[in-house]
Amino acid sequence: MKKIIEVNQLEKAYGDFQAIKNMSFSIEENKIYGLLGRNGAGKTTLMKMITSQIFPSSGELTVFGEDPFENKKVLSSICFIKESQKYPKMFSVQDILDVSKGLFPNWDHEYALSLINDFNLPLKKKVQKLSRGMLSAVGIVVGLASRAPITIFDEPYLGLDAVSRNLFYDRLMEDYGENPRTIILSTHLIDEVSNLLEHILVIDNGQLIINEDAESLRGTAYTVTGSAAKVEAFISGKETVHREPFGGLLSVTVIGKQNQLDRKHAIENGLEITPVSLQQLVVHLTKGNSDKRGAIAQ
Ligand SMILES: Nc1ncnc2c1ncn2[C@@H]1O[C@H](COP(=O)(O)OP(=O)(O)OP(=O)(O)O)[C@@H](O)[C@H]1O
Repeated sequence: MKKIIEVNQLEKAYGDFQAIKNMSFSIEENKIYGLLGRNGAGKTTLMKMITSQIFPSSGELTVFGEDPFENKKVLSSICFIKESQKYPKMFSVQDILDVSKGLFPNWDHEYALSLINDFNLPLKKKVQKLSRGMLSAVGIVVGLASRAPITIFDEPYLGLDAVSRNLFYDRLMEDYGENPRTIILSTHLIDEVSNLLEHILVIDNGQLIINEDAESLRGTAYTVTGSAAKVEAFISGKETVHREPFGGLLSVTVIGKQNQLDRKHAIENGLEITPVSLQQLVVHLTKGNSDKRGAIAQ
C-alpha cells in the first residue's frame, strides 16, 4: 500500500526537554491507525508536526511526499480534530459546517447534516452555549464529513457519553467502508476502539515502542494463572511483562504466541490461559518497569 506519511529520525525538543526521540515510521493510505500511549508520551506533539503546527527539531517528515510546511495542497488533505477543539464563540454549529465546507475539498454537506441529526446537535445554537460533549460531537461531525484523505482525531471525545461514542465508532466504520481514507485515532479508551484499529503505534516517553499490525499484535501476549509454583515452571525461559501474586496463586503476562505444547502443559497443570487485551498490553508495556517491550517492538 502507498505510504502517505513518512517519518525518518524525527526529533522534537521543547528547550532541553526531548519530547520526540529518533522516531521513524510510515503511515499507509486507507488504513485506520491507533496512536496510543500514556499522558505526556508525545502523541499530540507528533500529530502537530504532521499537521505542520510545530516544527521538528531534526529529522525528516513528508506528507504525500512533500514537506507539509505552508503547503496548501498537503494541508487541505488533512483534517485534525483536537482534544478540546476550539471554535470562535460567536459561531453557530451551522457556521462551523459552512466554514468547513470551504476548507475541505471532499466535504459532504448532506452527510454532515445527517450526522448533526444523529448526534442531536442544534444547528442554530452558538458555540458558547454548547455543552462540552456537544462541542466534541461537532468536532466528530467535522472530522467525518471532511472525508479528508488524512483524518486525525486526537482524543476527540471529551465529555461525550458512551452512547455518542458508540455512535461515532459506528458512523466511522460505515463511512470508512464506503469512503476509505487514512484515519489516525489517538485515544486512552483503547478497549473501546481496539476492534476498529488496523495498525497500532504506541509511543512511550517520546519513543515509538510498537509499530505493528493490529491483528498480529492481538496474539502476541497472554496471561497464565494458577498455583505459583506451576506458573513459575510454565514461564521458565519465556518473556514476561507483568506478574501479579495473590495468596498462593500467580498470574503472569507472557509475551509471545502460545503453541500447542504450551496449551497442553497448561491443561495438565490446571493453569488458565487468557488472552491479553490491547489495552492491558499497552498498560503493561508503558508502565515504566518493563524491559521486555523490545520483544514486541521489533
Ligand atoms: N509547548 C510545550 N512546551 C514544553 N513542553 C511541552 C510543550 N508541549 C508539550 N510538551 C511536553 O512534551 C511532552 C509530550 O506532550 P504531548 O502533549 O505531545 O503528549 P501526549 O502524548 O499528547 O499526552 P496526552 O495523552 O496527555 O494528551 C510532555 O511532557 C509535555 O509536557
